[in-house]
Amino acid sequence: MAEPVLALVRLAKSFGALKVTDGVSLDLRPGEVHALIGPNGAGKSTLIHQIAGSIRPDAGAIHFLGHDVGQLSVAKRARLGLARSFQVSSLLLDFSALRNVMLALQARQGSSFRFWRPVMRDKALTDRAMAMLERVGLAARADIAAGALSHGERRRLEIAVALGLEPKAFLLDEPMAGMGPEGSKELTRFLDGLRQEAPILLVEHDMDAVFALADRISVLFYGRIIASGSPAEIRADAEVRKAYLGEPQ
Ligand SMILES: Nc1ncnc2c1ncn2[C@@H]1O[C@H](COP(=O)(O)OP(=O)(O)OP(=O)(O)O)[C@@H](O)[C@H]1O
Repeated sequence: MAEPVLALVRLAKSFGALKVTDGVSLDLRPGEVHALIGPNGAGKSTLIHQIAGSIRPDAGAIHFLGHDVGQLSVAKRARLGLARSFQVSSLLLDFSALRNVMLALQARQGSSFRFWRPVMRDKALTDRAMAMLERVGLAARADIAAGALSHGERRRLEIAVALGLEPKAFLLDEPMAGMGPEGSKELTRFLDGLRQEAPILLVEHDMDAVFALADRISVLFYGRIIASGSPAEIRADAEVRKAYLGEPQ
């Protein structure tokens, strides 16, 4: 089996007396969508924050592409290719879709950027940014302000921005939130293709999307993984049905 891209090892985090992450171990393998589901307050977002680096775990390890990233800043993890997405606020809503992607690329190029030949520089940057918009199906919307895009288009623009970091893994926290049924279906199709760019750790409440996309599902309940397996295994798991899917036994 291929080496995991991302691996959590016995991660633990408490807020006061509340154990929000209680010895969580899970991994993400190349090419897969691994969904993390669980009822409200189970600790899914807190886990994503720990992987991205915005919350420090109390114990345990986070391995990403062979690095122990547990002590690294959010920015350093992002530079290694850990792309957290769907913080819509990270888009500049007054700027065009194209400009948003160009700014992200520019930020990544940082000081290695050459200031001479500005026209060439802009052309190269524009071409790369357009290529990313094409990859997410937004090339025709390049000149539209991010704030004027539909919900689903904005999510795809977020992905285009993330592609500028040449991600090696995506952390997607509730991408379907606020979408109507049609938008969810369209985004599901899009995410299905996105796994070819990099594997996806998907936190999502929309079970249609989860069962359509996931190769594996892990179920978090009061900070603990109570089950992990294929969609069919999770559907058939008695503990999961009782604890989470709300079905009486
Ligand atoms: N900074 C914090 N300080 C104290 N308690 C917190 C903090 N952040 C989260 N919690 C608590 O930790 C628990 C897990 O929250 P978390 O947001 O990770 O759950 P979740 O599974 O993502 O929920 P949802 O599905 O509703 O988004 C909740 O009881 C929440 O109230």
